[in-house]
Amino acid sequence: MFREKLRKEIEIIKSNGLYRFFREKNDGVLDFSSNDYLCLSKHPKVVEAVKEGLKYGVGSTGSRLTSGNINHQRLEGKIAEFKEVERSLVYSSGYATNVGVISALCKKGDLILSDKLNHASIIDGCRLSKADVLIYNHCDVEHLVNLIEENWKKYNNLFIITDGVFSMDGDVAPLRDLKKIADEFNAILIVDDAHGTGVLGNGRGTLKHLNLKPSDNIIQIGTLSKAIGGLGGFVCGIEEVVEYLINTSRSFIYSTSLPPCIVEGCIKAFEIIEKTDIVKKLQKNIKTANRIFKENGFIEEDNITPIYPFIFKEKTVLIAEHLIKNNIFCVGIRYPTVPRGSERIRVSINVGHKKEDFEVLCERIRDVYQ
Ligand SMILES: Cc1ncc(COP(=O)(O)O)c(C=O)c1O
Repeated sequence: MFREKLRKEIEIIKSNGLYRFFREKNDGVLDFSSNDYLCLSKHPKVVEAVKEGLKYGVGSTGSRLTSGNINHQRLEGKIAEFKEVERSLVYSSGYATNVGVISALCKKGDLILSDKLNHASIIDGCRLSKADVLIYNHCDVEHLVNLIEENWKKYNNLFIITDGVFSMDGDVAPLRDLKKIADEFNAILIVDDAHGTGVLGNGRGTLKHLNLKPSDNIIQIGTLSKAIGGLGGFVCGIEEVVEYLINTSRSFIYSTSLPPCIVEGCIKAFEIIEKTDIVKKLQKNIKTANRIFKENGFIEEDNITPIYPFIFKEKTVLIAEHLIKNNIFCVGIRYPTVPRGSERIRVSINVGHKKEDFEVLCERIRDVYQ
C-alpha cells in the first residue's frame, strides 16, 4: 500500500519533469560540475595529509563532546586564523552547520530576514528555528530595509542571513550594505560563504574581498567541501557565539564529528591556500573563461566567481544530455532548485581547466544551441 502510494508520487514527479536520478562521473570526462574550485581534493599534499591522518583511525568514533575530539581543535584554530576571527567551530557538513547554527541562535520572538535565493540548508535552518522568517527579494537592499522598518519593533533580535556568493548564480551579496543595515538596526548578519571561501579575497572569502572587517555582529559560515576539497562545515566569529553553539547546537552536539584524516587534509588545504598562488591562478582562469564565454554570447558581464549560470530554460535538459554524450560533465539545474523560467546549465570552472576546455564546452553547446 505504502509502496503503491510512493510509486504514484514518483510518477507525478516524473510527469512534471522533475525526476532526479544519479549519474556516474567517469574518469576522463571534462568536468564542469564540481565545486572543487582549487582542485584541492586531489592535490598530492592534501592526499598525503589524509593518509597521514589515518593514524588516528578511519572514523572519529563519537561526537566532539564524547570520544570524537581528536585533531579538530587544530583545524578550528587554523580556520580562525585564516578568517581573522576569534574562534571557529567545525561541523560534519555545511548543511549541518547552517541548520545547527540558525536553529540554535534564532529563537521565538526573533525575526530572520533571508535572501530569496539563499541555499536550501539556510531555508531548513530557518524552518527549524522558532523565529519568524521574512524573505527579501534577491540582493534587494531597499526591500530588506522596508521589511525591517515595518517589523523590527515587534521582535527581540533581528538576523539578516545571506549567501556570500550565491550557489546557483555566482553573484556576490551586497555585504557592505547589509553590514550597514545590521549596524543601524542592531541586527546580526549571518553570511554563508560556502562558495566565497578559497575563491574571493585571496581565498579569505567575500568579506575580505569587500574590505569588510570581522566584527561582533557578523557570523560567517563556510564549507570544507568546496574550494577546500574535503568535507565538513564551519562557523566562525566571536568567542561567545562558538561557546554558545557548543552548548546548544543540536547538529553539532548529537552527531559524530568529522573523520580525523579529513581534518588533516583540510588543515593542509588551508596551508596551500595561504602559501601558494593557487587562488590567483583560479582568478586568472576566471578571466580567461569570461572572455571565451562572452565571445560565445553565453554571458554578458564578467564574473569574479567560478560559477556561471547559462540560462537555457526549456532547452537545458537537451543541452545537458548532449554535453554528457560528448564526455562533458555539466549538469542541468531545474526547478525547484532554481525558479521556473531560469533553468540553467551550471558551469563551474576550476584552477585545473585550460583555455581549450572552455572552447570545447562552448563548441559542444553550439552543436545544439544557436
Ligand atoms: C551556499 C551553500 N551553503 C551550504 C551548502 C552545504 O554544504 P555541504 O555540501 O558541505 O553540506 C552548500 C552546498 O551545496 C551551498 O551551496
